[in-house]
Amino acid sequence: MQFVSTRGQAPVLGFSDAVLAGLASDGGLYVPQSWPQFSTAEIASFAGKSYADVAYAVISRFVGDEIAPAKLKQIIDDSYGVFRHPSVAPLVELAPGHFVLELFHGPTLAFKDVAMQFLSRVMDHILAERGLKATIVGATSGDTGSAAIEAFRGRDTTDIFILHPQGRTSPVQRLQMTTVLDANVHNIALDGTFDDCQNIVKAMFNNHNFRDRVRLSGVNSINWGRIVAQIVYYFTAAVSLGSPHRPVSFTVPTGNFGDIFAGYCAKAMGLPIDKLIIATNANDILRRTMETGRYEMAGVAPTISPSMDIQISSNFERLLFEGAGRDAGAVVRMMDGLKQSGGFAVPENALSAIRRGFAAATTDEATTRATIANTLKAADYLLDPHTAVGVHVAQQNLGAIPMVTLATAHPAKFPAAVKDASGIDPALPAWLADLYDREERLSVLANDQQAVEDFISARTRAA
Ligand SMILES: Cc1ncc(COP(=O)(O)O)c(C=O)c1O
Ligand SMILES: N[C@@H](CCOP(=O)(O)O)C(=O)O
Repeated sequence: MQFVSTRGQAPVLGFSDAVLAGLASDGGLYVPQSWPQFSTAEIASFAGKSYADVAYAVISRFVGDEIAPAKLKQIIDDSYGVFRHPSVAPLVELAPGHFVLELFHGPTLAFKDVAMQFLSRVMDHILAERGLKATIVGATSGDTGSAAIEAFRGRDTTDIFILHPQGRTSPVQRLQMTTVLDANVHNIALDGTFDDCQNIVKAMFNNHNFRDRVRLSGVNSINWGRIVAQIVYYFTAAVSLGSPHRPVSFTVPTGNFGDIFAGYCAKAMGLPIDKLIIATNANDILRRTMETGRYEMAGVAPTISPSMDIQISSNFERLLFEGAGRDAGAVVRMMDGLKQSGGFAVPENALSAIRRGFAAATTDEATTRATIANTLKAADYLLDPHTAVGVHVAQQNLGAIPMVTLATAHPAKFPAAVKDASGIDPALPAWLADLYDREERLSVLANDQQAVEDFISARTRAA
């Protein structure tokens, strides 16, 4: 399997090189050259299989022969062996025909663990085989960072540098990152927003001198290695609800568009997904784009679902590439518009393709709180604020086809917002019970690419 850049100017790479590259050298994102297909019989055969076995079936299609089957199987088994639920990603029925897919049974209580546990092991394997070390960077609004730090801590092949927006994560999210004291872990609290963190990460990738010198690699969902692992749970969820013999719809609380793009990939591979619904908080750039056909930046508003406080939704570029018939030139023009004037018009062919496959709606803050309270009352189920954004949107779209809302985080990651909405103070699980008492380590840096590059250069072992 080969991977091409959405901007058309970067080398075509195999799986291992695409994973190590993170962002393509032309600033684009890697996508598979073509979508592997599953037949109806193959999808039906997933019924009753373990999560790890379905993960192997899906992921191996993208890896090809680059990793020996037994090794890949071991990486996948080890990745999902750390999850606290035997199903890894169980479904819970909230109301007739409406399910939540619990993706928070990993070590840091958010869906990011599902991909990050795999990505850290696969990168470690590729680097060890090549006798290399890499510098891992990531931007986080809270969850990617904690999952990445947990997955990469103590690894000999990598040093990891995570940028978070100072004061804009929940305290639990911050502590999950800053209390990890392994020598290869470096937390940077940036004086800015998540978008500022993400812009610096992308700018470092586009500084080829620096990128090559420190052997830069990324853990955000710009890395194809993240998306590939997130495709799996669309298959396991849909199959347990009767696919491929009946379609299923998904509502996804969305920020950087990685999670819902994985749903698009599952559909492109043959899974009968009816609707993919984008659920946004007040930072509703994606819903506005769907309505108006213009992607237009506005300021970032802090919300009680802070992990989705995002304006530059990186993976939307992958969808634009697909929607525009894989016209890399059109993607370059759109991204130039974004850089130069903070917005662009989505070409008509891309817009109608996107509107055919996706719907979008926004949940405001008061409704998010009300959804947490009402779901507790009606279903005796405590939602985190991100999942609540999704559940409300899903409730407006229920019908004959089963609806799955992705439950992207555990309520205990956002205790203040959850208590305010429900009166319940969700307890952290035993392994995090002393989180507030642990020692913290972080460095506060200005919103300045040079300052971040200097900080990394002085500490990485990969240079
Ligand atoms: C808890 C939670 N829900 C939803 C999202 C949005 O996911 P994505 O960025 O893949 O759209 C994030 C962050 O990305 C998150 O941390
Ligand atoms: N919500 C995310 C933002 C980064 O998203 P990613 O999926 O691209 O890593 C976070 O929690 O950091």
